[in-house]
Amino acid sequence: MTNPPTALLSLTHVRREFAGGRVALADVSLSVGDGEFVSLLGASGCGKSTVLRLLSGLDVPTSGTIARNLPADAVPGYVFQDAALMPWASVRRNVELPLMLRGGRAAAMRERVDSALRAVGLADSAGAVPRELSGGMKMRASLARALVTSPRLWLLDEPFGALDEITRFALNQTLLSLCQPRDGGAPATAVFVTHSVYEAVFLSQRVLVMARPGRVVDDIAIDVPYPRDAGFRATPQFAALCARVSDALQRASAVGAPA
Ligand SMILES: Nc1ncnc2c1ncn2[C@@H]1O[C@H](COP(=O)(O)OP(=O)(O)OP(=O)(O)O)[C@@H](O)[C@H]1O
Repeated sequence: MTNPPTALLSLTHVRREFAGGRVALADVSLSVGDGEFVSLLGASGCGKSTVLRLLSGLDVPTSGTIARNLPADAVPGYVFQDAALMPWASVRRNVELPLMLRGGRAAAMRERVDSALRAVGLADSAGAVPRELSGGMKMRASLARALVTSPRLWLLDEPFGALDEITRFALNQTLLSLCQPRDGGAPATAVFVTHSVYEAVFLSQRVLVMARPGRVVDDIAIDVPYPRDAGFRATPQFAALCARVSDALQRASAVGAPA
């Protein structure tokens, strides 16, 4: 048996209550190991996005503790369902933005943007503006904008939820390759929110199933080595894991569901 990876992030008995007493997270404890790919799966309103915001440092818990084993200035690569590109700016300018904000050198910036665009398959669209791109291409640009800072931690909130299945499969594959070790370094860590059982199983090493009000009710290991490709989706092992996760999701969704 292999040792669990060192925890990069952890939440211990975290509660997040909003004004008016709305409980987004009742009691969440979880940890994400360095280099792990973990998905959060659960019915709408069970607190998945709230967990991501807490992990990013954009929000603070009402009670409980959060530990981040990251340098204080480490910025996560945050990717949302809405690609949130600047509509007037080219793909290149959009992807360059995080580097501009950090005051990078022009030549070095160009190199990093070119490399990020190549990694997501958008090298030929650098001069296009967002209205000229398909939904999948916009999401590729959004991934490149996060990738350009070489994030050690990716926080992804249903990034592919609005895409058709073929595009989603292609982007799943791209995302896995982006998280793989670069230049002999360590793999990136990813926390991925999704409503799709198939996507969670395909991408993750662990699927955390959440129930309302905000808590983790299952922690399912997807013990299949990377790299994974389309062939994995066609295996009996994939089907069995999807059935297991789907069953856990159904049980979790039945708890705390509105009458
Ligand atoms: N800023 C806020 N103020 C008040 N309530 C909030 C706020 N943010 C989230 N909530 C509530 O907290 C609960 C959890 O929300 P959250 O967005 O984390 O759920 P989710 O699992 O990501 O949902 P979905 O799958 O629909 O995106 C919901 O009931 C939501 O209405």
